[in-house]
Amino acid sequence: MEKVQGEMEIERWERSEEMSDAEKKVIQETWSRVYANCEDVGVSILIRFFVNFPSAKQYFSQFKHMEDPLEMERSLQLRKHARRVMGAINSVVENIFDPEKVSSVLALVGKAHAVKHKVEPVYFKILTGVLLEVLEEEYPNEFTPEVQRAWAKMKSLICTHVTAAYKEVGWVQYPNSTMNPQVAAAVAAAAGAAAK
Ligand code: HEM
Repeated sequence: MEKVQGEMEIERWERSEEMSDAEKKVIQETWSRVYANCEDVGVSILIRFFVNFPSAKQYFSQFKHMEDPLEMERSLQLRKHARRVMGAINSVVENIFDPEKVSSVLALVGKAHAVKHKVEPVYFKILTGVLLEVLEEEYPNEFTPEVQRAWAKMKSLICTHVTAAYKEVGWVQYPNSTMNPQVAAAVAAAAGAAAK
């Protein structure tokens, strides 16, 4: 049977490349610089995410109708999620040499977003893409091509584990025809960004 777009997306995420020990060290070193500025960086990432992919706001009761980035910046719900995203990534980075711990942190995140928040998993791919984009811009000296390659693997690792958790709880990937049009548009935009 022909595969639908969503299934192909998931398969691509699953082919995450192994990270070498040297790359894991690179991730820990660069992240320590970023995490020193955790609040500001986290808020910048989320604002860029919600401005460029407004349909992602649908899951957040308190700012789903906000359009002004300055107003978003003041939203307590946005700031709280920024802290949580950065905190969860920090746990992954701290435990990067312990694959079981990495799996359990990301499985918890994935399951909560599937079951409790009902977030379409494609948004994880989009958000981690925005994360890399912002880090490369904010830390141009640190994010050399070699560092960027290590972070691309980190993005893939996050998406692979989150997707696996979605599968485990029986998340159904809708074919495009029945997909919420906002989500279908986000999928198309993400596919365009990935092809660049
Ligand atoms: C790497 C990506 C992400 C990480 C690490 C992350 C982490 C978290 C954590 C730790 C929580 C709190 C725990 C919980 O409620 O179970 C949370 C809550 C939440 N997340 Fe995420 N998240 C990520 C991506 C996303 C995305 C892409 C969306 C939607 C587009 C989203 C929507 C939400 C919502 C709606 C909540 C509840 C907010 C609230 O109660 O105020 N998250 N996230």
